[in-house]
Amino acid sequence: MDILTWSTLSDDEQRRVLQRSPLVADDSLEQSVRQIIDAVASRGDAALMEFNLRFDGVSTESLRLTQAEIAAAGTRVSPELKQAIATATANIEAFHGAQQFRPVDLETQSGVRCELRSEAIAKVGLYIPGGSAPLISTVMMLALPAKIAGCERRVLVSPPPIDDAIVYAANACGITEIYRVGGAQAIAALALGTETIPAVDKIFGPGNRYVTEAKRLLSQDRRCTLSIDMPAGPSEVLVIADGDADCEFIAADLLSQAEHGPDSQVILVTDSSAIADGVNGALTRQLAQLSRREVAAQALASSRTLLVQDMRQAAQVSNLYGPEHLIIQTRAPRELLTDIRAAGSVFLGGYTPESVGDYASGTNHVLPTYGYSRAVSSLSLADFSRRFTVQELTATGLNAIGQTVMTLALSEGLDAHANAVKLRLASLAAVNPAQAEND
Ligand SMILES: NC(=O)c1ccc[n+]([C@@H]2O[C@H](COP(=O)([O-])OP(=O)(O)OC[C@H]3O[C@@H](n4cnc5c(N)ncnc54)[C@H](O)[C@@H]3O)[C@@H](O)[C@H]2O)c1
Ligand SMILES: N[C@H](CO)Cc1c[nH]c[nH+]1
Ligand SMILES: [Zn+2]
Repeated sequence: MDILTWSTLSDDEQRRVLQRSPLVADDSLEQSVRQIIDAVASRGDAALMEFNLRFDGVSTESLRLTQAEIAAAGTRVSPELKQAIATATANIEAFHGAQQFRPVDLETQSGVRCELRSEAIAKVGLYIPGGSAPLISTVMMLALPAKIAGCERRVLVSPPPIDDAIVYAANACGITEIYRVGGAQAIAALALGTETIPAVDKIFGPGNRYVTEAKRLLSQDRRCTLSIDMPAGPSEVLVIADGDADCEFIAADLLSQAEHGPDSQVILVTDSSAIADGVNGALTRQLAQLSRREVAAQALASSRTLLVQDMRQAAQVSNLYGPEHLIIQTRAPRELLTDIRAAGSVFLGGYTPESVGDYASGTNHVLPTYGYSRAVSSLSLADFSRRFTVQELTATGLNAIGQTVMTLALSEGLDAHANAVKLRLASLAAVNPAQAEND
C-alpha cells in the first residue's frame, strides 16, 4: 500500500485520500431498477420467475421452499458447521437479548403521565446476498434479533440456488418462510407483495448495487410505506497501530476486509514507519496464500497507509473517515477509545481480529459504511421494533397545563388546537368551580 505522511498533505489531498467512490447511483442503474420494480408491481410472481431465469440462470417452479426442502438442506450440512452456527448463535442471542428496551413511564408534571413504549415490527424482510459467498453469518445477524424482538413474520429471500447452509442457518434461527428470489426483484416483492410473497414493513440486509438501489427507490415509493435498515456499501476497515503492534496481525485484518470485494476499502494509520513497511511486507506474503487474492489485490490497490505524528492524530484521522470497522492495536487501546467519535464497530487490542465480530463474538456485523457511522448506529435489537408514546392526563393535569397549551396554540394562530383545551377546561369549571379556581 502507498505510504503517505498525513501532515505533509494539503487539506484537499487529505480529503481525497479518505474519499470513497460515490454512493450516488447512476441514471442507467436507476432506470433498470425502476423497470424491474414496475414489472414486479404489475406481474407479480411471473415477473420474479422470469428474472430468476434471466439474472440467475435458474428456472423456478415454486418460489417458496417447502418444509421438506428445508429439512433436506439440513441433512447436507456438516456437523462442524452446525456446531459453529450453534456457538455463534448463543453469543449473538446473548448480546442482542441484553439489549431489551427499557420503557419510560413518568409524570412530567402532576397529572400529566407520559410513556415511551416499544413494540416489535410485525413483518420484516431479510435479504441474504447470493453470488460471491454464502453469507451464513448474515442470516444469523438478521434473523436472531428479529426473533428476539418478537417480529411475527420474518421473511427471508435470497437468489437461487440457495446454499444448503443458508437454508439450515435460517431454519435454525427460526425462519420459516424462505423464498428463492434475489436482486432488485426480491426487494420489490418484499415491498409491494406478490401472490406468494407478503409485503413487509421493513427490509434488512446487504446486497449489490441493484439491491441497494431498489431499497433506496422503494423506501420513497408511493405504492408502499417501506422502511429500510441503513445505507450499506462495500466493506471498510481502518487500523490504528503504534510501534508495539504485530505487522502480521495487521496485514491479516486488512486482507480480511479486502477479500470481500474489489471496492472494499482498507486503511492503516500508524505513527511508526517500521510498522508501515513491515505491514507492506506481510501483505505481500499473506496475499499470495489467499484463494481470493485477485479480489483482495484490487482492493489493496486503492488503499493507503497514513503516517501520523501520534495516536491522538490517528484518532482524528479515523474520525474524519468514520470507518465501518475500526481496529485499535496499540499499547493502551481502551484509552484511545475515548477519542473515537465515528466508527460502526471497534475492535480493541491484538487479540481482537475483525473476523470475530463478523461471525461469532455476539455483536452485529451489519454496520454503517460511507462515513454514515458519524450518525447511524450499528444494527441492534431496537431496529426491529418501533417506539411510540402514550399520554394520559387527569382533570388536575389538564387544568394545570391547559393555559400553556392554549397560549402556544394561539401564538401559532391555530384556534382549533386551543379550543380543544378550552372546551374541556370550561366543562371542568362547570362541574367543579372551586377546583377550577384553585388550579
Ligand atoms: N455491508 C455488509 O454488511 C455486507 C456484508 C456482506 C456482503 N456485502 C455486499 O453484498 C454484495 C453481495 O453481492 P452479490 O452480487 O454477491 O449478491 P446479491 O444477492 O446482492 O446480488 C445478486 C443479484 O443481483 C441481481 N443482478 C445481477 N446482475 C444484474 C443485472 N445486470 N441487472 C439486474 N440485476 C442483476 C440478480 O438478481 C442476482 O440475483 C457485495 O457487494 C458485498 O460487498 C455487504
Ligand atoms: N465484514 C462484512 C461486513 O462488512 C460481514 C461479513 C460476512 N461474512 C464475513 N464478513
Ligand atoms: Zn467480513
